[in-house]
Amino acid sequence: MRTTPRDAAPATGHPVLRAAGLSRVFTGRAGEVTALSEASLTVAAGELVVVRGPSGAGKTTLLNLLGGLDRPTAGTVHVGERELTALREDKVLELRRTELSYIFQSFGLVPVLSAAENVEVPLRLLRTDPAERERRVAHALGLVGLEGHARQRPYELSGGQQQRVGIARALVTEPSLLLADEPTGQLDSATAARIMDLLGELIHQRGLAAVVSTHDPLMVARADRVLEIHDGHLSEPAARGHAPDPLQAAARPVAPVTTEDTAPASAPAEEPQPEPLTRAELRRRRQRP
Ligand SMILES: Nc1ncnc2c1ncn2[C@@H]1O[C@H](COP(=O)(O)OP(=O)(O)OP(=O)(O)O)[C@@H](O)[C@H]1O
Repeated sequence: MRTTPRDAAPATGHPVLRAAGLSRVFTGRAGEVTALSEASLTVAAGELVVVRGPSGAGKTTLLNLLGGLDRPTAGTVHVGERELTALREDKVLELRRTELSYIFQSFGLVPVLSAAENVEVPLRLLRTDPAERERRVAHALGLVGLEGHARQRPYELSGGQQQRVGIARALVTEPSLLLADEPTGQLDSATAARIMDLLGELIHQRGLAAVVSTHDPLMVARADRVLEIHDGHLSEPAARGHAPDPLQAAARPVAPVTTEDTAPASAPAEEPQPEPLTRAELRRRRQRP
């Protein structure tokens, strides 16, 4: 029997996303499919939560519910103080435009629009005035290193550059919550690593609450918290007996412990114990050739 998923308290920041008892049952020709079963999670400002699990486990279903793209069969989602699951469709749309952004595996760019025009779309929907739009689009393209590519169409950009446009578009409205469904799923591993570094850095720098689904162990290493999903059941890997990921463990604040607790019996007592790495140091180390 599975235990009820633990809703771990976020390490820092105020809660931006709160989901409680989320379930989604689809009814199709083959009968009922429980895609998600009583999932609960809280994500704080500045916290990157990764959800990993095999194909068909329920990752997209969960993200769609958190982002208001689908309605749960049971349970609630709060974004800030507002209960997303209690809002009318037009209010959900308004919340999606202002408070939360989505990054898609397939980039989701409009092929006939330039990079800048793609990034501008959410601002047009918000009726932001043209001068402000121009300023914010330029800033967002700068954040992802695409200043020189503003006029290019998606087909003139590499996969990694297209996903950078997707990230710029997601950030241009300055949301508090970012949801990304396998954002590196269509990229080669080197490009995926660069995109994950960029995404992780921007999420932390800008204090966003983020939920990212992925199969990719490198994205997992950049997470503040990892949740696993299997057959629609969301849980914390630690409760399932997984060994901690060393990079991930190093990236998190570590409670002070005595040398006696940690030093192997054979280690000389005076041997210096390594300091826990800060995120900035981790980034620097990863960037070294
Ligand atoms: N609209 C739908 N109608 C019926 N069943 C659905 C529907 N959407 C999803 N499912 C089922 O719900 C389960 C979870 O699907 P979901 O797409 O959330 O998985 P996933 O973890 O995102 O998979 P992948 O990694 O392959 O994208 C699967 O069994 C899927 O077949």
